[in-house]
Amino acid sequence: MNIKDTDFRRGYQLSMLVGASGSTFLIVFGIIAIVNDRQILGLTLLAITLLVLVSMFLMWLMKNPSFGINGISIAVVIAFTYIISTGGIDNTGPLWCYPLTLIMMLLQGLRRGVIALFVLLIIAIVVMYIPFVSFVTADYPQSFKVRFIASFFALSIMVTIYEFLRERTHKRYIEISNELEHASHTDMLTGLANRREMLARLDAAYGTYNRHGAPFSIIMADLDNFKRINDTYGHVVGDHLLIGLGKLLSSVVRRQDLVSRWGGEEFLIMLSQTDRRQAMEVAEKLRLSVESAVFSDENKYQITLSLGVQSITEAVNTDTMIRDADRFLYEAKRRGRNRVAGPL
Ligand SMILES: Nc1nc2c(ncn2[C@@H]2O[C@H](COP(=O)(O)OP(=O)(O)OP(=O)(O)O)[C@@H](O)[C@H]2O)c(=O)[nH]1
Repeated sequence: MNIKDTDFRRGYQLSMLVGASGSTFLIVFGIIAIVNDRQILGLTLLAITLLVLVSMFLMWLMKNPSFGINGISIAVVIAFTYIISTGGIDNTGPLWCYPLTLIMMLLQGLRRGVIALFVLLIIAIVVMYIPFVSFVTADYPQSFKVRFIASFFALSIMVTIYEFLRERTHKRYIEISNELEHASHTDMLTGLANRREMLARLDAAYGTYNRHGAPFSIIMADLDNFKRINDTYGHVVGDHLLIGLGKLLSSVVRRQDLVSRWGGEEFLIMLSQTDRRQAMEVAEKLRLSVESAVFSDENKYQITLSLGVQSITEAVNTDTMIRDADRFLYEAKRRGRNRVAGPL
């Protein structure tokens, strides 16, 4: 999961919800104001509604939430400035500044939200305390002004704390979901793809094969006499050998191939764009690399692999291909281990 994608979706949905509910409110209050002979208030509210609707339309048209977020934020600043300058009805207008604070922080997020709330606070101070601002018609008592600025400031701090915690939780949620995503298709011990990931990749390759005829092959590889290594040196050494073997196999195949840990000491390798003959060659190359490799900690260990090969061109589907590769693997074991078996 990508934080940019979730922010994009959040911005889009938030703008739609805030825009739709906000413009419904504004239309109702605008019409009520006009009916009650407050033409200027009514028309101003309807003009702000128009700005909100246009920014939502542009957001939808351009598939860009910034249009919604910034358009509605500008509408909030205009509405905020207008209602505290005029006082609204009987000087009750400033009450609407509280929900606007919340909307601003929701839309802009923490960093830009703090700046936006600071701008709103400055507007409130200028409108209430600088007497020569010409468009200010409201006349608030001194005690109201002090309490309004103080309560607005307190609310801004609460909203900032809320947004800080929300963003932190959101980031953690994205991290955890990415970790889970990664763990769900990775083998914990070797860091290779796990069986689930391999099955998904085989399915995808099979789809491409059916559409474009690009062949692919698999190699089922199994460590020889691994039980003996475990029994002699212990499971920790066995684990280190599995990790080292995974690295070695990955270094031999190409980047577009996939090495997975299929189970215990079994590895399944998918070779894309590879036919039966080429796959047999790769399997032999893997066998030789493992045979000649020396794995070491305090001691030195040498291991061998038995490998079964199958190509999709020789199988009915991916299930039978895996079954065939397994069958060839056991044929290689039966014939004495440290060898490759596959379709001739
Ligand atoms: N250390 C370690 N051992 C594992 C792991 N998974 C499976 N094994 C061991 O792999 C061994 C597999 O034993 P067997 O199935 O008898 O196969 P083998 O001894 O390799 O013999 P062949 O396959 O016939 O050559 C067992 O001892 C398992 O405990 C693992 O994650 N770590």
